[in-house]
Amino acid sequence: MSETRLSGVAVSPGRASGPVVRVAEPLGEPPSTPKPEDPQADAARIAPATRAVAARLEALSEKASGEAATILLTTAAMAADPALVSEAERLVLQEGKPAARAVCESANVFAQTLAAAGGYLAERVRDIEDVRDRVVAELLGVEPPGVPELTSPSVLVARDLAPADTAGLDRERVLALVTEEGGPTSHTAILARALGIPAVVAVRGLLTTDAKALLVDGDTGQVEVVDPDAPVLTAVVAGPAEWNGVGTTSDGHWVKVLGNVGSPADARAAADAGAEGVGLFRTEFCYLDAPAEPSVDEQRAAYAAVLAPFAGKQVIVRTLDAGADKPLAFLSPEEEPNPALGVRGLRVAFDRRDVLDRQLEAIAGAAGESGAEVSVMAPMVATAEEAAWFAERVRAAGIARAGVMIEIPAAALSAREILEAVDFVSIGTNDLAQYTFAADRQLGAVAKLNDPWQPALLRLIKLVGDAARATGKPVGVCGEAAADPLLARVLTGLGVTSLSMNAAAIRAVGAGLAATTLAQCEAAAAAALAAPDPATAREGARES
Ligand SMILES: C=C(OP(=O)(O)O)C(=O)O
Ligand SMILES: [Mg+2]
Repeated sequence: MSETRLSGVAVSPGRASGPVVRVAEPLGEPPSTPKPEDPQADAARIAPATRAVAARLEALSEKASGEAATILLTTAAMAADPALVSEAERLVLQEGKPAARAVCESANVFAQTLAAAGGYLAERVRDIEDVRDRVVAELLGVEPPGVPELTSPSVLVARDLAPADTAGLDRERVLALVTEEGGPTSHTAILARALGIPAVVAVRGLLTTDAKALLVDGDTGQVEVVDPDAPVLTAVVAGPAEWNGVGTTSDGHWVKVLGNVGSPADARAAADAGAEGVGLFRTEFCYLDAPAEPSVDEQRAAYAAVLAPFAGKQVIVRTLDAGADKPLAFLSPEEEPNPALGVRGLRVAFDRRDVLDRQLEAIAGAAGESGAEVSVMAPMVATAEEAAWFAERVRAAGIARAGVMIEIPAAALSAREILEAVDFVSIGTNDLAQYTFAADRQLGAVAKLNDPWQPALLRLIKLVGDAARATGKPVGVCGEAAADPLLARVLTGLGVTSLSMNAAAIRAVGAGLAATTLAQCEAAAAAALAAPDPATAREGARES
């Protein structure tokens, strides 16, 4: 360990420390050459490897409890499945494949059969893939990839995590999360915030350390090596700010303070924090792990469970934003060289209108069931023509209000025409920053460009605020920018009429608005717009 202090970008607040558990890198496909010199001996390694994996999973299940224990036991049984072993042995003996490759191919055939069976069986595909990776790792003598089963509270260290991995983290056992890659608006960061796990991303040099224990500060971005024998420190969440639950400046200018949600737990947390409604329901978060398209009834039930705490209140449901870092198995596009610039969000629906229509039917059903006042919006809209196409499909589904997200610079530049085609817009500052600065939101090396205080980003937001004023239609912000109380004032000054954020930020933003006047918000906006860089923009807004 060369450094005892590292720093990165703080993305989820709280300070915690404890022993490090590393998330191993993906293995990649084992090569099919060279042929084993002694196929009998190579084939004979397979059964013991599967037994070793099964035994380890069983041991873990004894330490776990409830659903986690059952899942581990089921996975252990899959690892020991004789059919998996005998097919892999056959591939070694008859086709001359190396053992690791043979196990990989044998498991893939099982996974395909399960996927084709659909329903409950298709949901086991992930488990087979997990078993495959564990047995392949055992044969190669390396750590299995992915988040290991944690038996005690730990600090997770990774290059990066997929959103599906982060969503599955056990908040009781993950003290903090630190990654070498990732940016402040990556979906991993967003999910860590929703789970209340302190997190720091873009920590250069993290993976080359050999620290046994780390202290992670999710407020400052500092990561420090500590004594492995020191007692574990569990994050202490700051006490909530005082806010009366009504989004308004001190002189009575209304700005709705709303929650960003992706699950029933998020929705309850947002409602408990006093959210006046939901400004962004990320429906794709319900299906990050789904092997097949959920039926209309399944979707209706899932959405109704999220809408339940908001009966009588405004909820904006976003249609599936699949693609880029949130691939959905049932909507995977062809391999793309630049997925963030590819068939993502609404673009998927142009080819799969049936999937969009089924989702809209489910949303309309869930709205009726829950009593929430539901609007629907589309992600990744580039032109007014696309916005009009979407609005027509929403209205055909019997949903009264249709909107779109402004997260592509072209859409911000066409805000006026887009607003004429829909009832409202919501600015996704995470993607708007990524596309304005040509800076991947998942990449640590360009994290600074994705700072929502960048004046160029604020200037684009102003265009949208001006268009909203001119057309008299609402404009929200539902990217992470809305969660910063000082930036919330700037956004209000730029003409934004609602702010939507993770539950933990709601009270502080509401309280911040209540402590300022609209004129002060406008002065803060003017100072930030005129600034040459993010630091000066912050400073200017603070002093206004
Ligand atoms: C809110 C946004 O959408 P997501 O983070 O889900 O891409 C955004 O891009 O700002
Ligand atoms: Mg987005």
